[in-house]
Amino acid sequence: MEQNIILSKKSKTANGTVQLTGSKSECNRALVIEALSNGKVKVENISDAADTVTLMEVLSQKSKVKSQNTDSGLDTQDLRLVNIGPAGTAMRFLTAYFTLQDDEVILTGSERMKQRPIGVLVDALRQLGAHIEYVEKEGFPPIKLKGSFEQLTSKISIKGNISSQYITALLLIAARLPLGLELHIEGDLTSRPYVQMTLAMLEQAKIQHTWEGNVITISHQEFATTILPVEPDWSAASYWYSIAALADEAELFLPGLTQYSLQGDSVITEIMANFGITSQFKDGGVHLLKEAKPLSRKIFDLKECPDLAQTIIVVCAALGHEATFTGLETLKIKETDRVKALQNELAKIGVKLIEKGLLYKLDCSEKFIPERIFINTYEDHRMAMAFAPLALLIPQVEIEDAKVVEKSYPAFWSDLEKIGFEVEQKA
Ligand SMILES: O=C(O)C1=C[C@@H](OP(=O)(O)O)[C@@H](O)[C@H](O)C1
Ligand SMILES: C=C(OP(=O)(O)O)C(=O)O
Repeated sequence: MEQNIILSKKSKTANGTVQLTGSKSECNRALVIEALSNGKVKVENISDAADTVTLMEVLSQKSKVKSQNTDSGLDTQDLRLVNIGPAGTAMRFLTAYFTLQDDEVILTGSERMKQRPIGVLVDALRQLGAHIEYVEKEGFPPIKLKGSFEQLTSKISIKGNISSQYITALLLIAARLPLGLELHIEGDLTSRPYVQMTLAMLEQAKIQHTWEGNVITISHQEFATTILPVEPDWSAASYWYSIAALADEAELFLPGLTQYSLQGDSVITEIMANFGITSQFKDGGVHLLKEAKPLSRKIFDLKECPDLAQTIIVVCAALGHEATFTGLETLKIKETDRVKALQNELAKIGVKLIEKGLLYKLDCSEKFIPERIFINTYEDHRMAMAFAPLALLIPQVEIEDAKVVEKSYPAFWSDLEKIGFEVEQKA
């Protein structure tokens, strides 16, 4: 049953230490690399994110099925039904991963997952020689992967502007492809830092690549024995930056975060500097300090950090800062149509997010601060977490379906409590 949460905060200050769980993005890559490495790679600091737990279970069941078959001398192939729920990266990474496995698999997910496109990745894998069929709607999960892969070519092309996750999925399996991979990215590349993260993590496992122009090449190679450490999640950290931005005073410490992160969302330090939040890297983490500062930056391009969009747009709206945003094209195919969800919820404080082609402009001319607000979350963890900091301005904030945060940050509500928010489960 869905349970809502009611938030309030007596003082307008935010002080304390918050230990964030591991990055969902880093951890999901690390787990796939581990699974492909024949025991050579180990992951350290596994994330509590539900999406990661799901992926880990699927990958470990996989090896169980294989060893059971070997033990019993069976050579029959099981048809596995794998349901990854709402986990987008798991869906995309496993599509590529199962291409290299022998058994037949039906890969499916939540109702929303069945509306999130996968055709670009399936086409690319088919170019390589994969046998994949759509079970329901052409271009969307569920899909059936038929195993018995024989590589036809190493050279394929893929559109870069829909989701970088398709590219990551291919790069993760590239070194295990008998002929390697020469991937031509057509057109614009969205979410570029996530591709860079993938290549950097592969490099940590000694998989070399070249990236020249729009072509990334990885030859057939062996993984080296190594440990892949997972840094805390910078996307999760962004909600603490937004709390600092909306508080009158803030002094927060987030242990384990580093200045030179593989996560593109660490750019939140630069973005939030515009809102008077300084980030000091010392004592093995980052200290957030708040100082009064007039807001000046008016344009934010979020193409390289789409998961920060809700955080930043809600903070601007709450502060009445009429900024313009670009790079939001991919938001419509994430956990929900995030543009529509933002428009609906911001309307509850009188703010409009106006779409003008590729530009989105905030109109705060009719902004108001109500006594209480109810936030719909659309099965999107980031809607819940981006709007929760409003409890610093609005006396009572009710958030629909509290458990939605589990996707990436299960301890979010208890961490808010530690920092002095009153968090009440609504019966
Ligand atoms: O590779 C990843 O770990 C991710 C890539 C991004 O997706 P897109 O490339 O679809 O923008 C991001 O939004 C998602 O949360 C995680
Ligand atoms: C878009 C996200 O995740 P995914 O695509 O992996 O479902 C997210 O975490 O914001």
